Amino acid sequence: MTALVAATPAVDTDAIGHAAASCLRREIATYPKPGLVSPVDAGAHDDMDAAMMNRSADALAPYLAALAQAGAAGAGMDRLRAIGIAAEAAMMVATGGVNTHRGAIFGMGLLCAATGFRARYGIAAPLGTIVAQHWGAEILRGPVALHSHGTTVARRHAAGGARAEAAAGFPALYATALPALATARRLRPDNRNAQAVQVLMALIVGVADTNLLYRGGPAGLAFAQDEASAFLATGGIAAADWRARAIAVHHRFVARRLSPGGCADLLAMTFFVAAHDA
Ligand SMILES: CC(C)(COP(=O)(O)OP(=O)(O)OC[C@H]1O[C@@H](n2cnc3c(N)ncnc32)[C@H](O[C@H]2O[C@H](COP(=O)(O)OP(=O)(O)OP(=O)(O)O)[C@@H](O)[C@H]2O)[C@@H]1O)[C@@H](O)C(=O)NCCC(=O)NCCS
Ligand SMILES: Nc1ncnc2[nH]cnc12
Repeated sequence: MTALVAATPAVDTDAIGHAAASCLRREIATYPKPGLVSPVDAGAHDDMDAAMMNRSADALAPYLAALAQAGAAGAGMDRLRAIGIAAEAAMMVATGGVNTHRGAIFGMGLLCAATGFRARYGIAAPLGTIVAQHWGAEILRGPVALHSHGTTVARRHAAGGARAEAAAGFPALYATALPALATARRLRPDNRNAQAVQVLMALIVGVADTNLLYRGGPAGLAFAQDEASAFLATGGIAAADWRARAIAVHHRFVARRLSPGGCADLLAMTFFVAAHDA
């Protein structure tokens, strides 16, 4: 038994938490992002800005590390949920009561737990597969908030939201975002900001973001998806004027108060998975 434990690789869970928080910061720094908060402006939001979001990301690093630690200890969903709820409370303290990263705590938190689990048990599987196989059933069986925006939208529009995405092993990351990142890296190898914009547009096309549905209903979601689709169909970041066109899309989202917060979370998770699944 002693020999078994000694042979187990130590997992640097602080490094995992730090890397995940850096991915959140990198998402915040990306510009232009349709309707979303960036260092340039607050997009379609009147209660948050980039400084607040960065404070939130920094406050989450120790909780993301704790989730990696729990994953390395083989914890079940109840333990992960307790840490996630403590992380939500820390976010609220850091932001003065604004929901900046609830979806990211959930999705990135599960990816951190899977990273800890994979390192500890030496499993060669993508992080999304580990989340689905290890916690997927419990995620779907778990408690559902009675009055969250997500619950309201799920009732009205049959959208699965963050839970369904995680339980299925993050198809938005593996089938949409990572292929888009590979294309973007070919198109603009020296411009990581442009690559992120291309990935975000692909996510908006492919994801039923409950934030878009909550604020804009099915028409708002369709508008957002048409705009992102048109951006990609007319060259995406390969076009010489891609930045001006992405800024125009951003302003049209702001005019309609639309903000794809779920896709922003998934963009940060794309950075994390691209670095850790390689
Ligand atoms: C499981 C929960 C996360 C449940 O939350 P909820 O019932 O609210 O469910 P969803 O709507 O499905 O998702 C919550 C957030 O997830 C992001 N999201 C949206 N769509 C998707 C999607 N298709 N796939 C993945 N992720 C998605 C999104 O988060 C981002 O937006 C939030 C900010 O939006 P904002 O526009 O400001 O909206 P509000 O402040 O709400 O209101 P207004 O401003 O419009 O007035 C921000 O959080 C971003 O991150 C969705 O909002 C969960 O709450 C839960 O169970 N928590 C417990 C912890 C836990 O279990 N953790 C597990 C271990 S880590
Ligand atoms: N940059 C951003 N703006 C608004 N909501 C978000 N949720 C996650 N990242 C976000």
